[in-house]
Amino acid sequence: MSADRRKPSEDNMTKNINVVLMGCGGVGKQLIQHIINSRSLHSKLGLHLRVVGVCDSTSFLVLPHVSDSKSEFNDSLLLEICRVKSSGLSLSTISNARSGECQIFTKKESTDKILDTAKLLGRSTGLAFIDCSASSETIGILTKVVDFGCCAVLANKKPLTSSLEDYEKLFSHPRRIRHESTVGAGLPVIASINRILTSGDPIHRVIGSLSGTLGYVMSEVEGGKPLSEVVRAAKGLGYTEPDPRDDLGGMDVARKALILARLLGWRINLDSIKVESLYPDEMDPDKMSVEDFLSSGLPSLDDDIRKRFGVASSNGNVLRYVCSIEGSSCQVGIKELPKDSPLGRLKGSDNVLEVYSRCYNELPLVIQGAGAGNDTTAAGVLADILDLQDLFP
Ligand SMILES: NC(=O)C1=CN([C@@H]2O[C@H](COP(=O)(O)OP(=O)(O)OC[C@H]3O[C@@H](n4cnc5c(N)ncnc54)[C@H](OP(=O)(O)O)[C@@H]3O)[C@@H](O)[C@H]2O)C=CC1
Ligand SMILES: N[C@@H](CC=O)C(=O)O
Repeated sequence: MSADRRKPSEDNMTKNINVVLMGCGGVGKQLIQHIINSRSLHSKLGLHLRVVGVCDSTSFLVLPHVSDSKSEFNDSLLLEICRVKSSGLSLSTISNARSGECQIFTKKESTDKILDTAKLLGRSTGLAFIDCSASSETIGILTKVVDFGCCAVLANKKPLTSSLEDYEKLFSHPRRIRHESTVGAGLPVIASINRILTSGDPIHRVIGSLSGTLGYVMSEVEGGKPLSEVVRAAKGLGYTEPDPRDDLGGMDVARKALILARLLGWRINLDSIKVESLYPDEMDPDKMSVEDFLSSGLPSLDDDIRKRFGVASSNGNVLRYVCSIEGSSCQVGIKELPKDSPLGRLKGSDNVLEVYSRCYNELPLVIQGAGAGNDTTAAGVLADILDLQDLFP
């Protein structure tokens, strides 16, 4: 039996869920690990996750014959992909050594090849596109592949927070799209809100702390550590966006707020959200590289932030970065809160969300737990993929 022939396909009772993984960084690599580690569990459930393609920012690696249901990226190739990406190399470095097992396409050729794959499998065997990139470039692909009958699972918030037109295209087949990890990482935020809404219980207020990075930063700075040191640690722990200014500038939380607001039926765009930034305009990405921001920009903010925390503490309070959606207002920013409030008690990268509706009126539904990190985020993505199983033949 050749290396790319797997035993489960010989069992007619096993259902294949075909996937193309877009983005193979912290979350994408962890997803691959989770897929491999869950093989025997999935097999007991009569399921097999069959990876047919993987892409990074420069290349698309795909099976030579995607329609041959007996071929797939076997676990040894998947582990090699993880090794190559952990070394900071492009996926293209894999193709020479394993040319029989996969074909490589450059960035220029990728989009056409991805769409060909989607057309080939979307309506026949089914295919799910898993967006673990942090890029806006995937929007064009995702809006097309859903029309070819494909499913989409997103950890990437950008496709859900661009224009309303793109949003509506993505949700033109709502059963085919899952995005639990876009808000609260692996926490069941989207599923819980959907359940409340579809039962006819209107939600009138959502408030919470939805950034693992800012939660971690706030509680560590509160403990006396400098902001610059804490942000570097958060990046090392896999909490931040590739550019931590997405977190510190509030845009990452604003995207989560927009995803929730749109879920509640608000037809708004990102520019309708009031956003407070923790860094000044002169440190914007178009004026400073990530490296310079981390090495010289951030340390210059240490004193101001420490003083701001000192003032809150002298009032017996703490600072938290809060997202609130209520009435006609959607905003994200720093709030001074009592130490002993649900948000004030939050520690580390935990997120908390309070949802107020008719049924959860005086006392909200509260969802709390780890809100960032590759492990929990990738676990949320994997659960979303399994949730699509009924859409596969
Ligand atoms: N980490 C966390 O706690 C959470 C993360 N998320 C989201 O998960 C996503 C991934 O985060 P993370 O893994 O940390 O990010 P990384 O920067 O580690 O990885 C991003 C990956 O996407 C690839 N990529 C970039 N552009 C494209 C493109 N156009 N097409 C396909 N792939 C592309 C990159 O390629 P290359 O390797 O070539 O650069 C890289 O492999 C983000 O959108 C983030 O917001 C969501 C919830 C929690
Ligand atoms: N950078 C984000 C990751 C999850 O969305 C965060 O810190 O919450």
